[in-house]
Amino acid sequence: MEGGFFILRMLLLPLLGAKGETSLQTAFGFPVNKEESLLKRSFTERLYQNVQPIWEKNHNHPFVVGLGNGTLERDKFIYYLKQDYVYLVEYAKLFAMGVVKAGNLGMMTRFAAVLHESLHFEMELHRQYAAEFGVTRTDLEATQPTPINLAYTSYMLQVAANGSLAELVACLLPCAWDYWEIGKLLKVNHRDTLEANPYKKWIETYSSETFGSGTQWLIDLMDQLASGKSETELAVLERHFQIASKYEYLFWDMNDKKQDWPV
Ligand SMILES: Cc1ncc(C[n+]2csc(CCO)c2C)c(N)n1
Repeated sequence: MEGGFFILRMLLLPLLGAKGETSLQTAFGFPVNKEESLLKRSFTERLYQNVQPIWEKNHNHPFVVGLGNGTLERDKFIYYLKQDYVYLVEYAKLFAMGVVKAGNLGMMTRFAAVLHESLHFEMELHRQYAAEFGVTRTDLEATQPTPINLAYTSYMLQVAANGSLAELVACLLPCAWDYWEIGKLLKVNHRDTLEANPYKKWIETYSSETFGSGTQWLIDLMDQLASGKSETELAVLERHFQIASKYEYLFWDMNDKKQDWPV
């Protein structure tokens, strides 16, 4: 059922847009020019469509493929767990900066909620896997970030410190959104072998409702913050979105190769 819907959504995507909604519903719901409403894409639909070459590369990366079919070597996963743990510590600060930069109390409350989710739900997954794979919490927390890890988080934190709230959201969105895409893709494509997959919990977490609703909120927030901006300003936001998406690729690749500082 879910798989059928997924395939249908993929086929209709060019017409309906990234979230598989709105254009037709808008034409349906409001007496507007149908052609105009079909042509009008939300900003996140534009981001989604233009980023596909990068995300496809992410989805086909051997590390991601190995998570899906369960063949990823244990030592590579442990390397990833440790790097990702310290990545998440830095990433959580972006949500905290969202709390500070939020335009109203509702937005502030949601940023605090996703911050809480990240610290207690997502990082808990890493702590559980670490315990299962014999990595202590001290080891996790003492991990030194690799050059790519440091570059990725430094980029986002620099934008968060110096840019607008819209820029901050454009930077942090690919991370949540592409993981959600990956979680759902792996779950659908490996439905039959999931039970025996050692990375099942990882797949279940990132395809979960909890995770999806937080990500959907960020997507909607991006549209809200982009509304009324000039093309020049939108291009800046899209550049952050694309750079963060490319860092996602580098992050998979770094863990797959267990890349680190030369000395
Ligand atoms: C390199 C890297 N990129 C993305 C994520 C996924 N992620 C990080 S924060 C967040 C949202 C709230 O928890 C999500 C989905 C990750 N773990 N590691």
